[in-house]
Amino acid sequence: MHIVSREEMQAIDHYAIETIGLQGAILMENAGRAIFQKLLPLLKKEDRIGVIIGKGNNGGDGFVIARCLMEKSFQTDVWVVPAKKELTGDAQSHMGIYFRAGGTVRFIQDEHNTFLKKVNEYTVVIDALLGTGVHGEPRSPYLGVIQSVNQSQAMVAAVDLPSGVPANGGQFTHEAVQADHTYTLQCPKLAMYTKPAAAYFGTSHIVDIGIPNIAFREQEVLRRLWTREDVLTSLPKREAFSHKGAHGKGLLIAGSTEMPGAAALAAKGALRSGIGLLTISTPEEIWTAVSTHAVEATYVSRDDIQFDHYDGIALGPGLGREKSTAHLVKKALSHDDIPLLIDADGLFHLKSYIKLLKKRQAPVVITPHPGEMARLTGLTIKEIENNRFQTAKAFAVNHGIYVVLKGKYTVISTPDGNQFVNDTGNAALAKGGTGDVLTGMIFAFMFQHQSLLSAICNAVHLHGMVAEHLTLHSHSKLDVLASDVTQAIPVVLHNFYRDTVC
Ligand SMILES: NC(=O)C1=CN([C@@H]2O[C@H](COP(=O)(O)OP(=O)(O)OC[C@H]3O[C@@H](n4cnc5c(N)ncnc54)[C@H](OP(=O)(O)O)[C@@H]3O)[C@@H](O)[C@H]2O)[C@H](O)CC1
Ligand SMILES: [K+]
Repeated sequence: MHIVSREEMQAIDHYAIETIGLQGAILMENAGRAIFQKLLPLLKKEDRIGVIIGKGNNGGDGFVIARCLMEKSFQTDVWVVPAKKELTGDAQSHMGIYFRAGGTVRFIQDEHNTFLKKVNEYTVVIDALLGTGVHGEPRSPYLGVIQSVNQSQAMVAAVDLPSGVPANGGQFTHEAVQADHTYTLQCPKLAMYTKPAAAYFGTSHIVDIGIPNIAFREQEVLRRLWTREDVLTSLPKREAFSHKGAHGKGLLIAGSTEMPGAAALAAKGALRSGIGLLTISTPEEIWTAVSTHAVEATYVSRDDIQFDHYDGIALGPGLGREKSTAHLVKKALSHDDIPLLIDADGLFHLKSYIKLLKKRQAPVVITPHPGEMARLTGLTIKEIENNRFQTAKAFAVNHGIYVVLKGKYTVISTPDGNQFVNDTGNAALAKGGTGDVLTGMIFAFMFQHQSLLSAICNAVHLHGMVAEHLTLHSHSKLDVLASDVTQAIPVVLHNFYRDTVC
């Protein structure tokens, strides 16, 4: 499923209407009807419903929903913000259809006090004020209407976007509709996966309004959600006659005397995700501690590493930021025909050797959180968070690497500019050590998947699913430990393989 910017959505609409000939009024009819069908199970006959309509096409969708509600005899008031003559185009057409079908409306500017009283009495409010066409802070009278919707006790169902939320996300501080449900038309907009916009959506529902796929292909939208179906169709199949050497001989350079756990967690993540052979390089003082948790691995001292012996290298978790560990990053980068995964303190050192990235033949994957990304790019964390998609993509393309920008919605960017968003996981993962587990999972998958991209995306997806599994069955979001995540990988993998079509 594609994820689009406001401009891409407008271009896709335009293509559907002008090139394919699927008229705007038809798309609007499809949108309103599809939203109504999805909303219906949430409605009760005794509900008092207010549909609130703005002057653009978002309002036009509202007229279609109002007609569907009227046909099913729901108690509905339709409140219109602009004067009648301000409505144009498809919205005007659907207002006409609504009137001729027997519908009536009230204008907020004529009955402002009644609106304020009524909005507090509604049990359901349909927010069809502003959609993708909004720019900047909602102006009067929209701002006041939004404030009264937010103060009401009603369940708020937003059409396409909660009104006032910019479709492209980014920083904003103005008031916007706080929806309980948002019915997003055709495909998610960037706002759904960025802060602070994402918090306004409530439960998101994607509503198919019938725009043909070719419209997306023609616009070359390079951003999409990585779904459960993607995982099920790309999980690796283990050949009956395979042997341990066929599933990756990996070197994990991680851990320090201060952070032995990071090496153990990354190792456990890799071992539980199917790596064939794992060698861990940690300071010798902590071999015993780490090997208690990763008995299946072998160990090599930092001075004796033979980089060429391995199919891939992961480095960084708990490595430490001393000069003595920096040369390991340089060495790993210099062995340019070995795939490399860099995380945590490895990313700290990477900044000094960034030019080596372009010289490599084998792929590099980095897994920064926004703080690490900020350091690598020289931007602030705020700038990264306000432009997650753009900054991650630019870095991936400029350096020819895969960037896994972690967060509530982790964004995976490829060297050729494609982006994939992960929507699994929850706040149980906001804890030290869970990133180390993810590094281990990606590392193991790198050796076993058909493509590096599906390896990365599947690991991120399953890591999130493990957190969801834990909080659904046996844990709260507070008490999940990174080691719980390693222990629950098997049950989640088991469930996925049960459903797999590979
Ligand atoms: N995705 C699809 O394929 C379809 C989407 N549909 C719906 O159409 C809207 C987008 O419609 P559009 O008319 O482009 O935009 P809006 O309805 O969101 O609003 C535009 C009007 O809002 C005014 N505006 C803009 N910013 C503000 C503001 N800050 N305060 C107040 N008013 C604002 C703007 O007026 P300007 O004079 O400022 O330009 C417009 O009048 C999409 O979201 C879907 O709901 C189709 O129905 C079906 C196809
Ligand atoms: K809206």
